[in-house]
Amino acid sequence: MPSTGFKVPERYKYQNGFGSYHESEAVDGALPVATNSPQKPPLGLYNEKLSGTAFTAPRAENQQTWLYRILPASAHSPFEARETHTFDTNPGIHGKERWHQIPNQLRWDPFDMDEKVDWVHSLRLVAGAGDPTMKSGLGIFIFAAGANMDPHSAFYSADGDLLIVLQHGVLNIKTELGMILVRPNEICVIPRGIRHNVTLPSGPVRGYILELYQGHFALPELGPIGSNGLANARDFQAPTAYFEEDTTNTYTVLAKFAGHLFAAKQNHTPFDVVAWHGTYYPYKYDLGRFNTLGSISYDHPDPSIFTVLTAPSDHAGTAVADFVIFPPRWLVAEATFRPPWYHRNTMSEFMGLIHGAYDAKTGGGFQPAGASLHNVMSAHGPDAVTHEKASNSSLEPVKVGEGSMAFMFESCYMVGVTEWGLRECRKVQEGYNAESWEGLRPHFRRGGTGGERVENGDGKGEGGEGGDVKQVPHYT
Ligand SMILES: O=C(O)Cc1cc(O)ccc1O
Ligand SMILES: [Fe+2]
Repeated sequence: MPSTGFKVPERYKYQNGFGSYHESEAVDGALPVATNSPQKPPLGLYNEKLSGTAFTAPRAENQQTWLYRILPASAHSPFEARETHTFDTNPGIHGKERWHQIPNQLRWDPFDMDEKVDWVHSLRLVAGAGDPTMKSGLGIFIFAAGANMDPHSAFYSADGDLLIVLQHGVLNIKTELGMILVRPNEICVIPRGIRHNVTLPSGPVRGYILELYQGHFALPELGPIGSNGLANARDFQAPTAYFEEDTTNTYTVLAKFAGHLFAAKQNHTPFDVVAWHGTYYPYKYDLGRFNTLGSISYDHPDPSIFTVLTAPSDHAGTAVADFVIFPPRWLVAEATFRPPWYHRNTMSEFMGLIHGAYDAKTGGGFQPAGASLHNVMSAHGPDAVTHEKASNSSLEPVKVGEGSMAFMFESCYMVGVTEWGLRECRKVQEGYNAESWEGLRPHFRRGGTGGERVENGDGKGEGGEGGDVKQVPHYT
C-alpha cells in the first residue's frame, strides 16, 4: 500500500439521508445557534456560505451550506492557467476539441489502468453533450489513477457535480465537509465547487464519472410504487465535519474551470472547516442497498425502474441524465422474451460495467471497465446469441446478474464522443456490429408453425401452433 502522506482517520462517520438538512461540528460549540453569520462566530472561526443553487431558487430546489472555518476559501493567490496543452476537457464552444456526433453503435474494450497519474490528471473526457460554460449538458469521463494527490493540494470542479462510479480500487476522498471512503460497488457525488483531495488506500483505481453541468441529482419519483423502494433516502451517506490545522505550509488549489486546469496558492489548508450545516454536501451510496423491483407477471419493463439518481431537465420525466443500474435480480416473467427488447430510444444510452457480466449480452464483448454508447435513435438490443437463448429457454424463475453490476447514463441529449474517446484511447471495438447482429436469422413463416403466441385461459391458442408457452390469463 503506498504511503498516503497524511493520516487516514480510523473511522469515517456519516450522516444518513438524501436531500436532508444536515449539520455537523468537529469541535463542540463550533456551530452558531439560531444565526448563520454572527458578528463573532464561535471559536474564532470565519463564516462562509457555499451556494449550490441561485439564492432565489425555489425552496424545494434550494441547496446551500454554511461553513465555519479557520480561514476563508477566498484567501489565495490569483489562479493561473496550468497544463494548457494537455488538460482540455471542454469540447464545447470554447474548447479545442469538438464532439464527434455519430449514430454508430459504439463499444469500448476495458480502459487501461494508469498508475502514474493522480486523480486530477486521470480524468479523460470520453463523451458528453453541451458545454459547462452555459451550464448545460453533461460530460462522461473515464478515470484511471495510481498516485495519491499531493497532500498539500485540493481540487474542485466549477463545471458540474461529479457522480463517481468506482469500478476498481478504493477512493479516500477528503472533502471540505469531511472524509468519504468509497469502496467497490459504491458511488459518490461531489457537488460543483467542493474542494477535495483523493488518495488511494488500496492502490490503483479506475471508474467512470458523469459530470452534470446543469442542476443537481435527485431521487426519482416513485409514483404508484409508493413511499419506499429503489434507492432509499436513508442509505445515502454524507460526511461529518473533519478539519486540519495548518497555516504554515503552502497549498495548491486546482480548479477545473470550463474544462481547463487552473492553480492558485495559499498558505493554509483548504480542509479547515470545523463545522457546517446545510443541504449542499457530498454523499456516497452503496449500490448493493438498491431495492430492485421488476415484473412479477409478464413483459420486460422499462429500465427506468432501476433509476438510482436522476437529474431532471425542465421537462417533467425527461432527464438530462439518469443513473440507472442493473443489479442481480430474479426474472420470473411468464411467456416473455426476458432480455431487453430491440429498441431505438429518443434518449442516448452510455453503459458501463463495474463487475461481472451484463445479462443482455452473451458475446463477452462488454467487459468490466469497458463501455458502450447507443446514441439517440441508434438501434440496438440483445446480441444474436442472447436472442437465441432467451427465445428458447424454459421460463423458470432465474436469478440473473449474480455478482455483477452494469449501469447506464441515460440522457435526453445527443451524446458526442471526443477525439480521445473515438480514436486516441484505441479501445473502440471494430467488430461490435458483426459480433452482435450477424447471427440474427429471420424466423418469419407466413401461416407457418412456431408462432409463440400466448394461449387463452381456455388453453386454446390464439394463433400459431406448437408454441410451448405457459398459459397466462392476461391475454383473454
Ligand atoms: O440497451 C440496454 O442494454 C439498456 C436497456 C436495458 C433494458 O432492460 C431496457 C432498455 C434498455 O435500453
Ligand atoms: Fe438500450
